[in-house]
This record gives sequence, C-alpha cells and structure tokens, in this order.
Amino acid sequence: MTTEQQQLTDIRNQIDEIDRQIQVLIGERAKCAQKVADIKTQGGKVDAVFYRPEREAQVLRAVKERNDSVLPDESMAKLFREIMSACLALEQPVTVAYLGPEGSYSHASVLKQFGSSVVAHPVSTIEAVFEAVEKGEANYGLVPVENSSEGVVKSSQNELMRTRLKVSGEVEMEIHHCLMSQSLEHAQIKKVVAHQQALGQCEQWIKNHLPGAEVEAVESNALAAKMAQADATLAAIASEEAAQLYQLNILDRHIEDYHDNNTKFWVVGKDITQPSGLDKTSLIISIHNKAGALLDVLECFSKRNINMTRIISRPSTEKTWDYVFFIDVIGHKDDANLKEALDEVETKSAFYKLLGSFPVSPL
Ligand SMILES: O=C(O)C(=O)C[C@]1(C(=O)O)C=C[C@@H](O)C=C1
Repeated sequence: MTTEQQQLTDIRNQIDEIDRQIQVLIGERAKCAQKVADIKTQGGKVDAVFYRPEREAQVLRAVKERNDSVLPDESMAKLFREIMSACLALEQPVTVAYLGPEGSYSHASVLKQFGSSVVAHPVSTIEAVFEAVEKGEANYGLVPVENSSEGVVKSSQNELMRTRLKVSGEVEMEIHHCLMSQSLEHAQIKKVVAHQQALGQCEQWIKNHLPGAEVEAVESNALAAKMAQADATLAAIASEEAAQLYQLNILDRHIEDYHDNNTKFWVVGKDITQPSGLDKTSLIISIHNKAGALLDVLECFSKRNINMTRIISRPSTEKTWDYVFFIDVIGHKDDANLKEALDEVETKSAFYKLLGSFPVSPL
C-alpha cells in the first residue's frame, strides 16, 4: 500500500467511526421525536399539531449559532433541516400543497422549508393550494407572495383576504431562470412559455435574444417545461431542476433581467404559530376615508418602536377606490408591545384581519 492509500484508509476509518456515532445519535433523536408525538396525542387528542415552525426555527438558529466547524452555517442548518424533516415524518407525515407540477420554484421552496421527508402535493393553481388546505386534503399550503422584481402575487393576496387560513411560516428563494428546450438552438424556437411572473422577470432578455419568438403565459414554469418536452418549437423558462426532471437542454442560464431575483413564499394553514423569539406578524387593514387615517394607524406601530418591514396597498375588491393595506411588522402578536399596537390598529381600521405570526426564516 502506498503512503497515500494508507493515509486515505486511516481517514476513511475515522469517517466510518464518526458516521456510526452520528447514526446512533440520530436514531436516539428520532426516538425522542416519537415521545414528543406521544405527548402531543396524550389522552386521545385528535387535533394534535405535529409541525411546530417556531420550534424548528429555534433548533435551526441554535445550530447556526453554535456552528464553529469547517462547514458553512447554511450547510449545517440544511443537514439538521433534513434530520428534523425525517423526525416530523415519523411523528406524522405532513402533506403540503403547492403550485405544481413537480420541479416548480414552489416545489423547491416546499423542500427548503419542510425538508425532503414532506409529502409534497402539487395542484394546478394558487387558489387550489388554499382550497386543498381548507378541505383538509393537505395539512399546509405554500404560496408565492412577492417577487423582488415583479412585486406582489395577486392571487395569493386575494386568497389571503378571502380565506380563514393563517400564515405560519415564510421562506425566501433566490430565483435563477433558465431557458430550456428539446431544441439545441435559439433559431428553432418559435414560442417561449412560462408563468406570467417569470416572463415579466425575463422580458428584456427575451426581447434581446429571441426577438422573433411569440410569448405565452401558462399556469406555472414547470408546466411550461412539461409543454416544451412535447414540442421542440417551444422553449420554457424554469428552474435547473425542471430541466432535469423534464429532460430538456438548458440553452441559457441566469436569464432574469435583475440578477438579485428573490421570491418570498408563505406557509398557510389552520394552526397558530407560537413565538420563536424572532418573529414577524402580518395583517390586512383598510382605513376610513379621511385625512391622516393611514398615518394614524401607522403611528400605533412607530410610537411603540415596532419595526414595519413591509406595507403594500391594493384596491379593495369590495368598493371602487377603497384601498386595503398588507402590513408586516417585526414581533409576535402575543408580545405585549405588539399586542397593544394591534388592538389599537383594530379600533382605528375600517377592516382588520390578522394573518398570523411566524418565525423569521433561519434558512
Ligand atoms: O419539538 C417538537 O414539537 C417536535 O415535534 C420535534 C421536532 C424535531 O425533530 O425537533 C419535529 C417536528 C416539529 O416540527 C418540531 C421539532
């Protein structure tokens, strides 16, 4: 055996021993998760809540904080994300509805938020995601709410207004679009298909690189990839994963007009999320039509030093020229300071709906 072979054998023996220890510990952790499930269902409780986003956020934050290994914090957190995902599946398999088909950015964000032991349930519209959760076909739903270059996703906003579902988590995804097709050359492409948002995000690029091509919006990018699989004159805009899944050639990468392209997704469900120590609260209000009414409401937060991270206005679907505001603030609705502010906001609003409090994402 050469010295190199000897060195490799020695270090691999060390790795084998470490893996054995890790495996024993993961097994012990899984037993603890089973005990947690027993406690949650004690006394025949039928409405036990197994998925606890606040606890998951705390675990992942602690992993990142104590990480002083050679692995980056994010990589370490991802490993623990997977361990917890398997532990949760042992307690109860969790089904999450998302805008499919498989390979969509929504699918990628389901895996990012819940890990790969989740039962990912693709549906064909954002409305259907909400419906699946309302009807109990899925435990949770995951929907895009805002993109850094294209703005808000209206159908998600409409459903958040319409349904009684709560927001229980937030996950952000960096979006990098690829152009993919059965064809290998731009010249063969007659039409570009993608979700409206993706077409908007790549508008300039399409004009510059495929000036003669038609453009058609379809329900999702992954559906576009599926269509391109069946027709070589089509090119889809979708993720690298979608190209793999639908066996398409990637003609171009990073075709988004603004490279800092992020989409924020929310987890919606029926449960209320407990405080995690670093949370956001989201609400919808509409104000009375009088001078200073909005300022009056916003002061409820500012005078208590509550940080508002987002305010978006949109026309109300009820009354022409009436506006509703989607507001995000830092804090949990049960924090004394925020609770007081929210109570005051409610009294000053013509319409008030609390969408929920959820952990600031550690991933
Ligand atoms: O602490 C709990 O409530 C658990 O169920 C355990 C656990 C974990 O594996 O750490 C698993 C699933 C929950 O979403 C949160 C945490």
